[in-house]
Amino acid sequence: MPSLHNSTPAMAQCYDTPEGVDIRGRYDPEFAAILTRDALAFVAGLQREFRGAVRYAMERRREAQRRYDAGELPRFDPSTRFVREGEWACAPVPPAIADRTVEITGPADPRKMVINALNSGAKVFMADFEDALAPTWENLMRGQVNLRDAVAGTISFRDAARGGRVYKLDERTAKLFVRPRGWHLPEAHVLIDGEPAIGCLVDFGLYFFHSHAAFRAGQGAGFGPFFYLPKMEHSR
Ligand SMILES: CC(=O)SCCNC(=O)CCNC(=O)[C@H](O)C(C)(C)COP(=O)(O)OP(=O)(O)OC[C@H]1O[C@@H](n2cnc3c(N)ncnc32)[C@H](O)[C@@H]1OP(=O)(O)O
Ligand SMILES: O=CC(=O)O
Repeated sequence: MPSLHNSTPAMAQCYDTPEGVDIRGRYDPEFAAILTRDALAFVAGLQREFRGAVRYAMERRREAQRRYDAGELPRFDPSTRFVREGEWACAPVPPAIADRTVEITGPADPRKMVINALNSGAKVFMADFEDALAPTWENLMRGQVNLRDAVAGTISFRDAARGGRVYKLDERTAKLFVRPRGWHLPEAHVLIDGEPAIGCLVDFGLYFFHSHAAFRAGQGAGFGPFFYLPKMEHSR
């Protein structure tokens, strides 16, 4: 069902949303190219699949906090002893990101900064939707636009404040990692089945939806997209 926006009816524009999804953020044609019906259906599918597990994990965090407040000390979870004491090894690091000796981080917006970070000479640029970015609607959506264009290799920026200097990607760029928000942060501008969406599923879902095909086409399997998942806090 379409979501209506803007204060004056003459200017009303709407996002084309799938059943059960409502967008409360400002309408912008650039944002609409990110918030497509299919992309929103993907995000809604993630939320419906995982919301029970996320709610449970958040309740466990509150419960643990109550115990720490009452004097209990943090300790390893006895149910994961077999992992700590078992014989196992991580899967090998994909060759594309084997060298992460120098990384630069910064918010997914402003656009010029994203281009500068990718051109910086660092091996990795971690574009942040987490604590380097204030999660306003404008910042989040512009960040998604920037990353879609960065992955496509078409991102550019003309800086009027610097006499029209044009920023675009160099031949060699840092590998892009994306950090979605932590599990605890809701996205109040996107309602799914009447509830605020889970912020990290919005950040991950929109970026993954718009970039995975470009990664596959441009670089092949095993070359991305790559993620930094923050604030997991627990094995569950
Ligand atoms: C997990 C984390 O991400 S933790 C934090 C990550 N880092 C940040 O959040 C810092 C982001 N940067 C900023 O907030 C600002 O750039 C400041 C406050 C550091 C400096 O602000 P100003 O003095 O106004 O300088 P300005 O923002 O123009 O930056 C100067 C140049 O450095 C570049 N730059 C600054 N920070 C970064 C960055 N993190 N990545 C890439 N380029 C950067 C700018 O794009 C700009 O480039 P230009 O000279 O080609 O125009
Ligand atoms: O949030 C900060 C970081 O270094 O990670």
